[in-house]
Amino acid sequence: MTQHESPPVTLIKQFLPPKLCQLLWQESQNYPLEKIVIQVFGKYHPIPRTQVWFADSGCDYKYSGSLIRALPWPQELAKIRLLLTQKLPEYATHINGVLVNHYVDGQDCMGWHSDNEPEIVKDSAILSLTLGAARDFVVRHKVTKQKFNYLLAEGDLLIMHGGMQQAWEHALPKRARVNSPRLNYTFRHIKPDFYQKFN
Ligand SMILES: O=C(O)CCC(=O)C(=O)O
Ligand SMILES: [Fe+2]
Repeated sequence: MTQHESPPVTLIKQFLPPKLCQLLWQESQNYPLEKIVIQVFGKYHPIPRTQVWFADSGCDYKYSGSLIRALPWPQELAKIRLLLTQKLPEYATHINGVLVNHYVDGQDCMGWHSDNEPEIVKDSAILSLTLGAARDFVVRHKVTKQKFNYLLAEGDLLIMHGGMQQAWEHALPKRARVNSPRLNYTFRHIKPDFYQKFN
């Protein structure tokens, strides 16, 4: 058991310049954000945040059992995707969808999970971009349970490298002192038409 293995992530502080953060934030005011209700052991739970999925056509996504159809990329967001492919071609060339999570304040959160849905291309990187309030992002090894904390602030880009989701989980814990909203974008490479085959 390796005790001192660190997670396969790269944090680029202030990757997105303030002007672009501002434009993207403005555009986000028009996102059709939804509070999805998930069913666990027969009980219904609204997720403690809202979200929306933008992607190329045919790139639908399944979240806790509900199929989420791809909405077209908004203009500013499409530019950010292009910027990612130019600055980080090794990781961003195949991005075809982005999950946006909106956390109203420190009471909104995301529990422990791995981004290991079957429609995600195996060993692809996931790029995570933050706007608004700074929040702790915690990564935990599945076996050793060792934890690592990353403070994600406005404009920061976190690269979760291929293979990370197999060995590690991550979460966005509640933070009582945070009283302003945060947006997080996880840019993903998913298999086109993955769900078309079943319906
Ligand atoms: O909000 C974050 O920083 C994490 C989001 C996340 O883990 C996800 O969308 O799968
Ligand atoms: Fe995640």
